[in-house]
Amino acid sequence: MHAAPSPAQPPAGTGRKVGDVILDVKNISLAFGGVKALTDISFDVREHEIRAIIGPNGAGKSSMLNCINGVYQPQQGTITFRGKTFAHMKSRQVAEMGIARTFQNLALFKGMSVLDNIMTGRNLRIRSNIFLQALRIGPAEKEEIQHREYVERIIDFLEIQAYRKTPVGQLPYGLQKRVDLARALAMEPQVLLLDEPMAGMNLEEKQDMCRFVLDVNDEFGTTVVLIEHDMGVVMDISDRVVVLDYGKKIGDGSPEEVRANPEVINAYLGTQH
Ligand SMILES: Nc1ncnc2c1ncn2[C@@H]1O[C@H](COP(=O)(O)OP(=O)(O)OP(=O)(O)O)[C@@H](O)[C@H]1O
Repeated sequence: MHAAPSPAQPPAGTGRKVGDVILDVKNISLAFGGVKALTDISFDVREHEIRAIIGPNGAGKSSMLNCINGVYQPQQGTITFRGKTFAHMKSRQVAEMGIARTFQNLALFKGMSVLDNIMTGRNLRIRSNIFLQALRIGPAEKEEIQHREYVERIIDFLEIQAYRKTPVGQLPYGLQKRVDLARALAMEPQVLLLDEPMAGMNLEEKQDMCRFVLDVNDEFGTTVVLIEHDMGVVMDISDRVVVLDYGKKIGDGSPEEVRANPEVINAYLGTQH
């Protein structure tokens, strides 16, 4: 039996200062049979930055996130996270190391309450014996209280207090996306991978989500890697942008640099975004 840990409190305003490279993607190639989803992709992510991955449909953006979080195993290349280099990352190992993920098509339990869905994000951090947990005695009780406190702070932070007990399936789509973000944040990640966090949202929901992503980055100091189709959003909130097209990297730089890149302009001409 392990002693109950003291979950860290969400930090109050770490301020925002981009640091050293935390995640380094080198020469990643991934193919599905004859389909080359990614060809020799390299880019890095610095601590505390907001890094966007953009590109037309089928460019390889989701495949890239799936390589980072261990869902896909690239045939070539390495990923270095906080100085440790991996050819193949396993999903659980990635999560334990501090990389959390939200999904394009939400991966929430629709019949469960908002609170319980967010608690599933704490599972990796629960240390006490499963029998003590079930009986809620001893260290397990103390630990559960601490985890619930952490989750409540995230609920306050993302302004979803009013829906704590509501089954997630009954919430509007924009709020479900916010719960998915809360579940990922409950893992206390150092890096948050967001797969189209604003997809399918109306303007107001997008503005809210932008504010929350910026606040998470600012207040928790979390590094953010996001795939996003809305160029306005990308240009507004990203520090740097990687551009993929047909599985190849065609641009990498500040929003202004990629916007002025002729290859990027060409890739987007005639496509709908
Ligand atoms: N599991 C898979 N099996 C076979 N092919 C796949 C698989 N996943 C992705 N692909 C292919 O890899 C390429 C890149 O797809 P990916 O979903 O990564 O692109 P994307 O940029 O995220 O696209 P979108 O913007 O439409 O989500 C596409 O040709 C896609 O059909």
